[in-house]
Amino acid sequence: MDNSKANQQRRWSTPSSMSRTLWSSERSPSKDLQSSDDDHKGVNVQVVLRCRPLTEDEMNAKTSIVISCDELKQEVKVAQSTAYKQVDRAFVFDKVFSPSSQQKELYDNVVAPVVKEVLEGYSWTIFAYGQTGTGKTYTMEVIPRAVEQIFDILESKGSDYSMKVTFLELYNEEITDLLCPDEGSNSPLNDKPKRPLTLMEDAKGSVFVRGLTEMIVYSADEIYAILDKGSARKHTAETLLNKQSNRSHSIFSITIRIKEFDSDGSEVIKCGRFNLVDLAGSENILRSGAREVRAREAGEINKSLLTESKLTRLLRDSLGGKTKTCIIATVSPSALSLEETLSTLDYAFRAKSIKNKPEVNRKVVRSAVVKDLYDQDGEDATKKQLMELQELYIYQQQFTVDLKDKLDITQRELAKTRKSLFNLEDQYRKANDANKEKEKIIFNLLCSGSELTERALELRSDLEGAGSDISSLFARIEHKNYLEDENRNRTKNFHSQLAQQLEDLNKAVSASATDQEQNLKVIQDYTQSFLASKAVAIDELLKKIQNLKDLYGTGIKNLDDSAEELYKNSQSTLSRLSYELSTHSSCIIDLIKKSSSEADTISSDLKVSLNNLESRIAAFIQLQEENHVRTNETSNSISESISNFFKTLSICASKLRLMEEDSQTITNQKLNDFTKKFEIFSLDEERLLLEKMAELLASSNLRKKNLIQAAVGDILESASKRTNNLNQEISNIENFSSDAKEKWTNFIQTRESNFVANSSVITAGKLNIGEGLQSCITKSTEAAEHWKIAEESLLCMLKKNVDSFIKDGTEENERIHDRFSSIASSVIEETDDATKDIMLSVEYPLRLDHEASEKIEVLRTRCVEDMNEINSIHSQKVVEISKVARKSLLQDYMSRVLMLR
Ligand SMILES: Nc1ncnc2c1ncn2[C@@H]1O[C@H](COP(=O)(O)OP(=O)(O)OP(=O)(O)O)[C@@H](O)[C@H]1O
Repeated sequence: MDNSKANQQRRWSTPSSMSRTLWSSERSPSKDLQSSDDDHKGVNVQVVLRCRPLTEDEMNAKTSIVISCDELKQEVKVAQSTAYKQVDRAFVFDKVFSPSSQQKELYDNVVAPVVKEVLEGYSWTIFAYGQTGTGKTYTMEVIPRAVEQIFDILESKGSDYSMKVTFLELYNEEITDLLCPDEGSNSPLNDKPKRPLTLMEDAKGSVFVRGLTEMIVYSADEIYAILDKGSARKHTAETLLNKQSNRSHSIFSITIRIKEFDSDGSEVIKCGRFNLVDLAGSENILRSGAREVRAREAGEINKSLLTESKLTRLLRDSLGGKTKTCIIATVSPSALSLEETLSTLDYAFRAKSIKNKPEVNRKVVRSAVVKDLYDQDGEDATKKQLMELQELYIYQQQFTVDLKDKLDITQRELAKTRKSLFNLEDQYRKANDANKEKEKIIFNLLCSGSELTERALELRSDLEGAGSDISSLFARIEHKNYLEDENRNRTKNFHSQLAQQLEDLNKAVSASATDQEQNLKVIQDYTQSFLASKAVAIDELLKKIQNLKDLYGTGIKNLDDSAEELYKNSQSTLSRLSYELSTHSSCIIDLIKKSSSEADTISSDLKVSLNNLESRIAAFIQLQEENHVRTNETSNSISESISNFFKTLSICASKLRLMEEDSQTITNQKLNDFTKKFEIFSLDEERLLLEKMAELLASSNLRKKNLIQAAVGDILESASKRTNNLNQEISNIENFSSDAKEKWTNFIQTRESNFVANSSVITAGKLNIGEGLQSCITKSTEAAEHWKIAEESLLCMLKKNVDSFIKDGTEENERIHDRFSSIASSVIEETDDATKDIMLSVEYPLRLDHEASEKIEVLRTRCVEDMNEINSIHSQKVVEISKVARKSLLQDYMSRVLMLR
């Protein structure tokens, strides 16, 4: 496959022929159809099962394999045995492809035969069915090979053909033309598909997609480009199982019209169709309601395969219609997908029983009836126009139905709107009523207000009437009092005098009181404000002092606490430290003691081991010497044997040489004898034979002689060569023997000298080791003594250091503590002094205030007393004046009574 094909990584995979003509007008006229017996009886849908290998994820999840494929028996077995589930089922299909199967196998066994039949005029649909991620797309990726094969066959036959393709998508029950041209664009393929298309049925019940774009294509590359672009326009969405998964179905159709000539010269037009259906994952189909896939009756399967109504209608011709169908069911071998796998297998197994009645779309065009394809095309065009009109009519009908639907919806919505309007009006009415109620209440309130006003007015007029009554009463009283006016006038003066006096007195008293009061008030105000501000200031001052005191107290307390804590800490640290030091020093002492005893032990051990070692070395040297002597003896005996061997060898070689010389002499002798005998024999023969044959015999004899001489020469030559070689070998052996002998003698001499040298070295080494051991022992004894001295001095020093450290630490700590304490106490003292000063400075104004208050109080008391005195004088005077007045009035009254009498 070339690159362009290899790059067909798309999901369009499931091909399906969808052109309008497929579903309606492209049926071959029955009279021209040629169909086999099988076709009449119906052929079953071919069902192929493909099991993919485990994916990386499944392998990582260590999932178990529950599917086994037997390609020979065409059988798939599902087996699982767990605590919860026991599954053991087998399914037989038309073909089974195991996980190891290759794309080529699938293509050769399944797709290639389909392509051939398509080119014979059959309609074929291939679709892959299976759960998401089971390999539908992967399997359908063999389709580009099919496209290539179609073109290859057509080109190789030199066929006269035309080809067109359609590509649609079904998503959420909406059909979209994936090849529709964009408005305003010349290119049929662009980024945005047109509005959804309608699925329609013609008068014969054939289904077609109205207005689906048919594109004429001339090469495989064009088809790949269309597939690529169409695929790019499809809806894709993620699913939980596979992010690349596609929930839409798509149908790609290739229609091939081939013109051929029959044997009788008539033209035949074959029209094959190849529909590639790319279904969404079966779980999506199930989700959309396809549980019916598990329909009980096989006959129902074609109806219930894919309950999405439009998909069912689109595939009607492929599932029980005139199109041959191959379903490739794809499954995963993993136990994780067991349920879906069983569902797919069940469906696929049942789908086997669906029967199609395929028809070959092969039209025989007799030359008498129609001369050429163009005439046919013309007829087709008329038919097409008629169909278009029919379609238009149907479209109008559909449109009307759609409009009716819309109208219904609109009416329903209108009714809803009316209802809500009615509700709104109701609410409005209620709100109005409530408002009116409120208005009524307000009106009532207003009414009662005006009533109240009226009542008030009435009362007022009543009061006014009462006032006039009172005035008239006053007039009468005035009239009655008229007589007394005179007396009154007389007393009036007296009264006025008295009043004047009283008034003066009052004025004087009130002036004095006012003054007093004013003074008092001023003093009081001043005092109060002074006291208040003083109190505030004092309060503030006290607060500040308190704060200061608190602050100082807290600070000092903190300081004290810190000092205490520090002291405690340092004390505890010091005690811990001294404890640790004493522990450490005792540990160290123990350690040193231990080490010292260990060193002693080691040194004594060392001494013992050195002694042992010495004795062992001596034994070893003894053994070595013995071995050496033994080896020497053995070597001597070996060398003797070897020299004997070489001597024997040399004797043998000389014997061999003698033998060889003897043999050569004998051979030469024998050969000479033989030559002589033969010559004598030949001469005798020659003589014996007739002279007639003399020449012939002479030449023959000569030839024989020559031959024999040559043979003898050869034998002699080879014998001498062999002898030379043998001599050479013998001399080699002799050389080698003498060489070896020499080397061996050298070796023996070297070894002996080495042995002597080694023995002296060993003896010297032994002496050295002995000395070394002795010095070692001496040194270790010295070291032990040194160690003891060092240990004692170290311990002494350590103890001294620790003691002085502890002493220093304790003194330092106490010093710090004393310093802290003295600082803290001085701070406390200073703070107390400062507080006392502040308190004194506060108390002084307080005392002053207190004194001032006391004085003010005295003043106030005095004022009050003055006031009381003035008041009593005033009252006294009033009483006196009253007495005088009463007395004069009495006198006056008496005099008037007397006068009246
Ligand atoms: N027969 C196979 N041999 C090797 N790998 C395979 C086979 N079948 C499928 N795969 C791999 O398994 C993965 C899923 O396959 P694929 O995308 O074709 O599944 P799918 O059924 O088309 O999924 P979806 O419905 O979600 O599109 C891919 O990585 C594919 O390469």
